[in-house]
Order: sequence, then C-alpha cells, then structure tokens
Amino acid sequence: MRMKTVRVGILGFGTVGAGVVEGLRRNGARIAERTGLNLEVGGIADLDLETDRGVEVDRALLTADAASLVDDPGIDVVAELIGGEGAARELTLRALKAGKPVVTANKALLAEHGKEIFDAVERAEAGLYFEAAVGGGIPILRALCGGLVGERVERMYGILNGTCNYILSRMESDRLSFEHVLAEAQRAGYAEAEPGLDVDGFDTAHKAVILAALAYGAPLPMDGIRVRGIRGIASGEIEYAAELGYRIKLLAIVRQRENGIELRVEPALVPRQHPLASVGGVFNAVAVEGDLTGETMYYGRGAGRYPTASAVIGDLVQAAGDRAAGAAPRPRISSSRSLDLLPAGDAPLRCYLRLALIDRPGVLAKVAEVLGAHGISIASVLQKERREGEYAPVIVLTHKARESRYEAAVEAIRSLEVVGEDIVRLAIEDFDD
Ligand SMILES: NC(=O)C1=CN([C@@H]2O[C@H](COP(=O)(O)OP(=O)(O)OC[C@H]3O[C@@H](n4cnc5c(N)ncnc54)[C@H](O)[C@@H]3O)[C@@H](O)[C@H]2O)C=CC1
Ligand SMILES: N[C@@H](CC=O)C(=O)O
Ligand code: NA
Repeated sequence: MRMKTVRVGILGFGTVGAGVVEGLRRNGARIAERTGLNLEVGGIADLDLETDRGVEVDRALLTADAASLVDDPGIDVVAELIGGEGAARELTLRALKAGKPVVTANKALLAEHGKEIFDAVERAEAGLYFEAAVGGGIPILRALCGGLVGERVERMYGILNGTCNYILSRMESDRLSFEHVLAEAQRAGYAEAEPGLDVDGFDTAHKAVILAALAYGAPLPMDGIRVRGIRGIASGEIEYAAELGYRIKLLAIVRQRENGIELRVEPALVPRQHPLASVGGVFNAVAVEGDLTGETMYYGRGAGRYPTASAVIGDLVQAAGDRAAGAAPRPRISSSRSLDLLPAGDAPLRCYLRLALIDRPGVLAKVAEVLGAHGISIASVLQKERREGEYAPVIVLTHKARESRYEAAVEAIRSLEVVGEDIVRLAIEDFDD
C-alpha cells in the first residue's frame, strides 16, 4: 500500500487535545497499516504552554499562536479542540475558508452557531467532521449518516451528558452530594470548562440539536428549546423515584411530530427495567427509531480524554482520506433550510409531582380537583408518613397531558394554603408509544 503522510494541526492541548496526541502516538502505526495514512502531528497550539499535559512532545511543535498554525501551509487538517464560541469559531471559519478540513469536538459551537458554520461548510472546499461532539467515543453520528441513512428518523432519545449521568449515578449508588460528585467529574476531565453547561442541560441540548440537524438536514435554533438540568435534583427525589421503580436520568428527546420537531432536555424518571436506566457513570446511550428498522441503540463512554480522542482520531482518518482522494464530502446539513420546532409546552407527557401537603382530611381531594380542572388525570398517589413539621410528602404520578397544562396546574396548586415548600415536577418517560 502506498503511504500518504497527512499533517495535523492540533488547536487546544487540553484534556482532548492531549488525548489525541497520545492516541496517535499509541496507534499511529496501526492506523497507517490499516488505512495507508500516516497521521503526523505537525504542530500544537495552546495559550498555556507550561502546564504538564501528561504527554511528552517535542517542544518545537508547540506554539501559542493558533492562527499561524491554521495558516501554516505544512498543515493539512486542523483539529479544533479549544472549545467555546470565541477563538474556536474564528479558527474554524479561518481553516474552512483556507480549504482545510476541520475536525472538532465542539458541540457548543455547532449548536449555537450552526447556521454560520454550516453555511461556511457549504461554501468551503473542505469538510467539517464532528463525531466527538456527540456521545464522546460512541460512533453515533457515523451510524446516523451511514448505516441509518436510508431511514426516516422518527425519534431519537437518550443520555448525552457523561458528567450529569456520572453525578446522578454516584448520588444514587454512594449517596454523595451533588457538589462532591461534580468536583470528581471535573477532576476526571468529563466536565466542560464551564460546568453549568453540563448541569443545566445545555450541553445535552447542543448534542440533541446536532443529532436533529443530521437526521432532518438543518440546524435548529437553540432558543425555543425546552432545557432543564439536574441542579435541583435532591437525593430525596432519587430515593422516591427508586421506591416507585424508576431512575432519574437527564434525557434528550427528539421526535418528529406532525406539526414540528419536539426537542426537549430534562431530568426524567425512566422505569428501572428500561435499558437507559442501567446506563451508569460517564456512559451515554442513544436510541434511534427509524421507519424501516425500528429501534437501534448505541452505548459507550460519553466523555473523557481517550474516548473523545478516539472519535477525533476516527474523524482525522476520515478527513485525511477524503483529502487524499481529493473529495470534500457533501454537507449533510444545509444552512438555508429551516425546521419547525414544536412549541415548548406542546409535548404530551406523564409526570411525577412531589408535593408537601398539610396532613388533614380533604387536602388530597383539593389537589386532585385542581389537576382534574386542568385536564390532568391521576395514575397513582403515594403518601408518605409525616416525619417532622406539619407537611407530609405526597407523590402523584399522572397520565399523559400537555406540558403547558402542568405548568398552569402547578401554579394553581402552589396557591392552595394546604401546600408547603416547592413542588417538584419531573417527566416520566417509558418510550412505549
Ligand atoms: N472533555 C471531554 O470529555 C470532552 C470534551 N469535548 C469538547 O472538546 C473541546 C475541548 O475540551 P477539553 O479538552 O475538555 O477542554 P480543556 O479546557 O481541557 O482544553 C482546552 C485547551 O484549549 C486551550 N486554549 C484556550 N484558548 C485557546 C486559544 N485561543 N488558542 C489555543 N489554545 C487555547 C486551553 O488552554 C486548554 O488547554 C470542547 O469543545 C469540549 O466541549 C467533547 C467531548 C468530550
Ligand atoms: N462535558 C461533556 C463532555 C462530552 O461531551 C459530558 O460530560 O458529556
Ligand atoms: Na461520538
């Protein structure tokens, strides 16, 4: 096999960038043997050149000037591993304009600036590759654009954030506090530089927007998407859910409905026997339902240095191969198309409501009356013994109703004088329709 050398410019020598350099060192010879492509690190740019990244590199490869690395005629392919929407955006657009393929792990950039980025891709003579941006090391985007390309995608759902899944799993199994486990996830290199993106659900939403863009051919705007995170999930909720036979998971749900695409991110109760309930720790899982094959499911590590590096390396091979063949792949996402988003609140949902009620005859009937008046039907009720104070915890599980009805009903319940503390409302997802 004739060997072709492709020189890669690494922008960002952090968790993922260092993982890519190490991964290429470990497996470069194997990749060359399999593909005929010799992927050589041609330069590494980072603003911080002093921190030990745990990977030995020739210091001559290092620069603090990422733009000059992008412009270097010796660099064939650029890997944008800086993150964020500032320098990463400028450098990605710069590389595409110069006709250099870009591999990126940056879901925030793709979801928040999708129109601009995919517009640049349509005009560029080079491709944009972003397998690492969704599901870490799971080749979910390849599945969607490859094996499943003949499907009409009806629904995609799953766990897309390793940090949140790690937090919820450890809170349940080891009864640790949210803050303690978040710090662990940060030390492990799972969390975003701004961990609010993880715990408030936006990272999951970014990934869901990318999945939807690939399935339906156009970027969806982030505003208008219902996004809830896990910050407010107390260990008590996890315990009540477990008693009722559920686990709480941060889910992304994308669904093609008659009058638009439903896209929401929220912590939800998943039945313990559903495969998603046993996805623990940093693992992610995504189910795709197509009209031909029905449901397929993808599982693996969703964050961390090496799983993410693996996805980046896979894309580098793809980008280098396309370049060596003189082909820029046809963009699958068109910036000129637009998709209709189902208004937040329109999706039909089952819910878990936890209330604190004064322990007195007729109180539960008042709550049931308010729910009934809002068209919400009760599936079951669990009242716990009052331990201290004047309120008893009561958990109501409902049948399906539009989300906007719950919002109105919760407001009305809150104003009853027999209700104390905050009312917790979580979706119940059993994926059986
Ligand atoms: N850590 C993970 O598990 C995963 C991360 N990602 C994505 O990968 C990207 C990188 O993430 P991490 O490696 O975790 O972040 P990180 O914070 O560990 O690394 C980013 C590096 O970029 C450098 N940098 C910042 N501004 C720069 C500039 N203007 N020029 C050159 N270097 C600059 C920083 O000094 C830092 O070393 C982000 O887009 C993130 O969302 C995607 C999947 C998983
Ligand atoms: N912070 C993200 C990293 C991968 O995308 C996560 O925890 O999933
Ligand atoms: Na992936």
